Amino acid sequence: MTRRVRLGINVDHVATLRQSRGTRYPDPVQAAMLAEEAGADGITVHPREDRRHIQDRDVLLLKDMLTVPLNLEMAVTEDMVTFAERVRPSWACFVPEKREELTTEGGLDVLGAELSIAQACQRLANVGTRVSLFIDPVGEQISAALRCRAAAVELHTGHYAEAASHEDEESAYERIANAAAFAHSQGLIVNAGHGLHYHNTERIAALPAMNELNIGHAIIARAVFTGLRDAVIDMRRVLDDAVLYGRR
Ligand SMILES: CC(=O)[C@@H](O)[C@H](O)COP(=O)(O)O
Ligand SMILES: NCC(=O)COP(=O)(O)O
Repeated sequence: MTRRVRLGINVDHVATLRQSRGTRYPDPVQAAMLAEEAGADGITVHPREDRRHIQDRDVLLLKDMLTVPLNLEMAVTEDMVTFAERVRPSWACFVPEKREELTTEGGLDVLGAELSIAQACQRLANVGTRVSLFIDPVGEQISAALRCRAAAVELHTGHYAEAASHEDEESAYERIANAAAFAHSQGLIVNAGHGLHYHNTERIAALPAMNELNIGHAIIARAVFTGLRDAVIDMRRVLDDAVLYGRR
């Protein structure tokens, strides 16, 4: 049977448009339903501390309505851990968060906060939520994720996606490929995401260890022109072709 790389769709960017005018539309929950219908394997949302896009109401509705897993990206703060304990999503992905950043800039420093991250992983395990850690593709962070008993890591592809030169892109890619192989060899589920689009995803999806890619901005941006259904189907095709014919 052909390997299938799961496609998680991040709908934060629909909420960003809604919040820019304080309207009730466009609704990220409606977008998630449409994405699910078009073949999404999961839905990702990141309610930030400043609630600049996804609202608590969105998360609660998604938890109720989705039939695919909900992946709740969250800062490791008491407020967010308590909220996640209440929501009980299928997955929580711990991410670093800075109020002033435009979007997530780097991976979580698991090594530097091992005890609190391990405790948060345990609290969510107690309510049946599996935890993934959004980290840079670095061996020491993967080993720390293992010690925290995380079920998965999500490798940060932002530096690969934003590389300023071909050489930088190649070395960022090599780091992701090596980290994916190492994490997989240690028994971790390997996901990746951030900044992936229709022209840089193939090589990441082709990595043998890859379980799931979480992609948002590029799909929602494409949907402006094609509609969300076709945008999801087009990305699904990129992932399937990568597994069949993909160049690494
Ligand atoms: C953790 C990650 O890579 C993204 O999901 C990102 O955090 C999304 O947040 P924004 O939508 O605020 O950029
Ligand atoms: N964790 C990455 C994610 O959810 C989507 O990131 P992006 O595609 O919106 O950059």
